[in-house]
Amino acid sequence: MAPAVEISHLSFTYPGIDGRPPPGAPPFIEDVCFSLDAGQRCLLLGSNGAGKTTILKILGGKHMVDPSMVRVLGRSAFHDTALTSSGDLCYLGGEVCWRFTIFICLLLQLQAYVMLILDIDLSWRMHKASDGQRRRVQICMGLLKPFKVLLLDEITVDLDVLARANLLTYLKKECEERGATIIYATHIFDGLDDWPRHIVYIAHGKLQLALPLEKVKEMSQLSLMHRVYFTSDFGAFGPQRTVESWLRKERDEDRRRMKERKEKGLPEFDKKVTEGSRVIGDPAKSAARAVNNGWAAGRLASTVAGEENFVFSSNSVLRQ
Ligand SMILES: Nc1ncnc2c1ncn2[C@@H]1O[C@H](COP(=O)(O)OP(=O)(O)OP(=O)(O)O)[C@@H](O)[C@H]1O
Repeated sequence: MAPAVEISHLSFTYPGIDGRPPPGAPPFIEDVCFSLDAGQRCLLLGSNGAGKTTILKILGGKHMVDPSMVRVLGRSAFHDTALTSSGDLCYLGGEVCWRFTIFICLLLQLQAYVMLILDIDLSWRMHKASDGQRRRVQICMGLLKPFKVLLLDEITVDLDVLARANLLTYLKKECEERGATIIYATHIFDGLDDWPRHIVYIAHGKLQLALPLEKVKEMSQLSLMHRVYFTSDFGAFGPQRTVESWLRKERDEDRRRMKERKEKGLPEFDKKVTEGSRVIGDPAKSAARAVNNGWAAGRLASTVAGEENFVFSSNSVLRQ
């Protein structure tokens, strides 16, 4: 049986204002490969700006890429619009479009079970609902149809502890009982010790690790014994400290690189433009990708590669 989610040598460049990748821009997402079988619960981890949202949006069919690079339920997420319209594939993330969600929710009054889990009160009024209440309604909306693949992009930030715990339990059950597949990008590790079965870690748009949780635990323990890099066991002390150590190592390497560049008299940050060629590796596919590389949602920064500029990742963290 085909995997529920299959990413194969995924490369992606955000397009410039003309809708095409800027000339010479190296891909931001580069050669990412991993796959997940039906029923998997996967945590997608990485620091701010690592590329988690970009990957989830590509998987959710929001950015166009070559169909061979991303398959969801054996189909192209972008080109096969029936995937999302049927509810089989659902991406939940970003800002809450809550006027719409509350309206629809009240209109449909469906999925009483999900509404119960999220404690949604139909007497809530949109001009009075809190951020967390709006978020609950947004999540409920996303779960109205029985999804097969669910992509969650840090949507539990506004939820209180109980709502989050209930939601995680519900999602786990959906995977176990219905064979749904979930990828969950988050920076919050409370209650996640036993939740994921698979871990994917991204840094600077590149895949660092894609392994079953058990393997990550083994690696952590091994490294702990050899006092190398991981500082704790993913299982015994929870994922937070393990992930913290990965991110710390990543940050230290970035700082070291910056220092080296400074010592050599180079600018601290890499210029992203390489002269001449037009984007991505494989020449056979590069023409298709150059045209086929999606659209950029409105951002507060120029998308022209190499511009010294402030850019925001999806969680609006200021970086240069
Ligand atoms: N529409 C866009 N146009 C150009 N560049 C973008 C666009 N969206 C994101 N980026 C770039 O891609 C990088 C990765 O962003 P992304 O939102 O995927 O990161 P993330 O891992 O989800 O971060 P966070 O944890 O902060 O949500 C950002 O640093 C930003 O530079």
